[in-house]
Amino acid sequence: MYNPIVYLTRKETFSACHRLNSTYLTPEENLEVFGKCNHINGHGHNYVVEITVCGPINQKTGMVMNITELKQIIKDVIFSKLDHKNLDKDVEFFKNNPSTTENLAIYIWENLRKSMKKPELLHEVKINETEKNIVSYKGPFIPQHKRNHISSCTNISSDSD
Ligand SMILES: Nc1nc2c(c(=O)[nH]1)N=C([C@H](O)[C@H](O)COP(=O)(O)OP(=O)(O)OP(=O)(O)O)CN2
Ligand SMILES: [Zn+2]
Repeated sequence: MYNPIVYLTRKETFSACHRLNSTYLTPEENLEVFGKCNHINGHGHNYVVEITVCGPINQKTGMVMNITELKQIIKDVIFSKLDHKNLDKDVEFFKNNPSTTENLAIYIWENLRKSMKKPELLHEVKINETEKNIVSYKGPFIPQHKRNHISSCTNISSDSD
């Protein structure tokens, strides 16, 4: 039966400060790699995050996922943990992982999945760190044979798993 796959995106903005610094590098190496972004007192961003879920439409509700539920999860994962925070000092994950936008996307992805009733619906976390620097993450690589052949959503694995 015809059951369309639909992508739904929620866009939010939060503010945080950080300093790019790796515990695996010496101070000299950190300065060389991260340059001005390694400045001891850090700097801030207004991060724009786009969360995309993807899946079939529930025929009774007409929704892939209720936006009200998605908003609550984003509030718990992003706003309460990251907004107006110092990423390096306030978020455990960044104590040993440099607070690059790549790592931020992975952090948000993993924590959204933990909070979702149907984590397989999460399709993409896209972050604009600045207007020019954009990172997107679609989860770990899933081999072709483990993907759902009916769906084009990369993270919905097949029933035969
Ligand atoms: N691979 C990555 N490289 C860099 C990241 C990152 O997250 N991943 N982040 C930074 C800095 O945090 C930084 O704040 C970016 O600043 P900047 O390069 O100044 O930002 P713009 O590109 O928007 O500014 P322009 O000066 O106009 O180029 C650095 N690298
Ligand atoms: Zn920065």
